[in-house]
Amino acid sequence: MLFKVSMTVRLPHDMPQAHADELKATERAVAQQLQRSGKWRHLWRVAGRYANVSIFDVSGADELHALLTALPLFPYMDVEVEALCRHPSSIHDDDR
Ligand SMILES: O=C(O)CC1=CCC(=O)O1
Repeated sequence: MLFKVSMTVRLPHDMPQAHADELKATERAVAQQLQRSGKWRHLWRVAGRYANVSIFDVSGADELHALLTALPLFPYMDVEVEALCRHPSSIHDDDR
């Protein structure tokens, strides 16, 4: 199943820079591993915001929930999830 996930990161202003840097580095490693696995299909920065829009390809909502809640930045993110289904006009085979 495909899901569109919008994540907005809100790090506390008083978080020590070293801790923020460590969280971001770990987040990057986890995100890149999930992209290599094919589960995190797209990762786009929202221009001008500390936010991203992503497409996940997972077995269902339970797997997506497990992946998202395991992200190092999860405690500091607002997350919105939308389930996607095939558009009847799409010419692509890989969007289901
Ligand atoms: O910077 C972000 O949008 C948060 C994030 C998600 C995956 C990643 O590497 O950073």
